[in-house]
Amino acid sequence: MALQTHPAVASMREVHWVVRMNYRGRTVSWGMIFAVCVLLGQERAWSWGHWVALVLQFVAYPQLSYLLARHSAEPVRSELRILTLDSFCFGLWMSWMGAPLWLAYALCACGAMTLAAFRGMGGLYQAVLAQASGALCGVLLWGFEFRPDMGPASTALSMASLTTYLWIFAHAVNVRTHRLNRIRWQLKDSERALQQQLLEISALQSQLREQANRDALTGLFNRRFLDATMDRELARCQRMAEPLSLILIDIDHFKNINDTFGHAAGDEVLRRLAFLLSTDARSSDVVCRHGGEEFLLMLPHMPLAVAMARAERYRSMLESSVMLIEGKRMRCTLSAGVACYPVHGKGPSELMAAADSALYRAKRTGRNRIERAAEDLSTKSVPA
Ligand SMILES: Nc1nc2c(ncn2[C@@H]2O[C@H](COP(=O)(O)OP(=O)(O)OP(=O)(O)O)[C@@H](O)[C@H]2O)c(=O)[nH]1
Repeated sequence: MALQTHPAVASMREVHWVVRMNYRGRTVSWGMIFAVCVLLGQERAWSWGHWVALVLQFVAYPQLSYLLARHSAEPVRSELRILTLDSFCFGLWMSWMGAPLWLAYALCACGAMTLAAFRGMGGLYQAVLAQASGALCGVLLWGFEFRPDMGPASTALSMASLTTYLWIFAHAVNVRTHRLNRIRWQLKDSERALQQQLLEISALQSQLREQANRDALTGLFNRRFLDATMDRELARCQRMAEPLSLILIDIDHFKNINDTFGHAAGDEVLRRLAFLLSTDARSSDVVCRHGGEEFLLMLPHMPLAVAMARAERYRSMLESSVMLIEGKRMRCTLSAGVACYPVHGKGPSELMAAADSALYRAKRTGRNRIERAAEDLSTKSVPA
């Protein structure tokens, strides 16, 4: 069964903790000081006017000040002002009673300590000043009187009320410290969780970036990545007066492979060729799946002759290898067109078109061949 909080306790919890703590301190320890004053009043035979003032100060005032602070727009500021007023009233009472030793000590200590706790040394000076002002007003109103003697019962009760007030204060500070520590640990835990999530997000982002540039079937770069890098690589080779070769590869009669062995077997052929093309690639080479059964290698700083030799190596390796896919032996061949900057064009589209027409020629002239692009006579600045 869930524990129900009493409405009075729940509404008290909504009050600012400074107001709540001082209310408790005032109600309990001021109640005890009230009892001390009653003893003292009996010892000193006070008039009824003094008894009324006593009830107003130590019974009514704590309740009124609590209501005032609680309903104020700025409860803490209002509470601190009330604390200053407390000290002033203590000064008045001390002056009027002739500063009975233990009672005066208890009042001064409580007033000064509370303000110092919230405002530091400034609060201490403020409390002392308020108490001195109260005492001075008392002297001006009723004249100077000094009667430090107190009976044993009122002395003991003064000590008890001071001790009780200190205990209430210490308890509130302790509860506060525990709560703050708990919040600090919760914040640390949240921060750790947040850091972890940020790490996961950045890992996911880089994974997404990588996936966006990769072909899902073969793991090679995709056309999107090639388009994004070709301009940059060509510009670099232009600056360095270096060649850049393109090898456009197409598997021969791939449709037959699909039709004979099935689409899954066709996929496996694409994966194996992708593996073959990337095994001896340099770090600067971009090996990509250009679409369907077409692959493109962009080879910066590679002259045409070397690119031709490399394409020929791939062709002969594929021709001579027998693939065992799903228990079936399979052979296939490739055709390729090779173009090179600057011999066959200056821009990406010219080079691509040159490689494509070379590939077309290789297909047309029997397949399982490597063809170099037709030379572009307008571009003859860097020898390939
Ligand atoms: N298994 C598989 N097949 C694909 C994929 N992408 C394209 N294809 C197939 O590749 C075949 C390409 O056929 P074509 O363009 O006629 O060319 P080809 O049969 O290789 O003939 P040539 O290129 O003229 O030698 C088509 O049947 C497509 O369905 C793929 O990701 N996986």
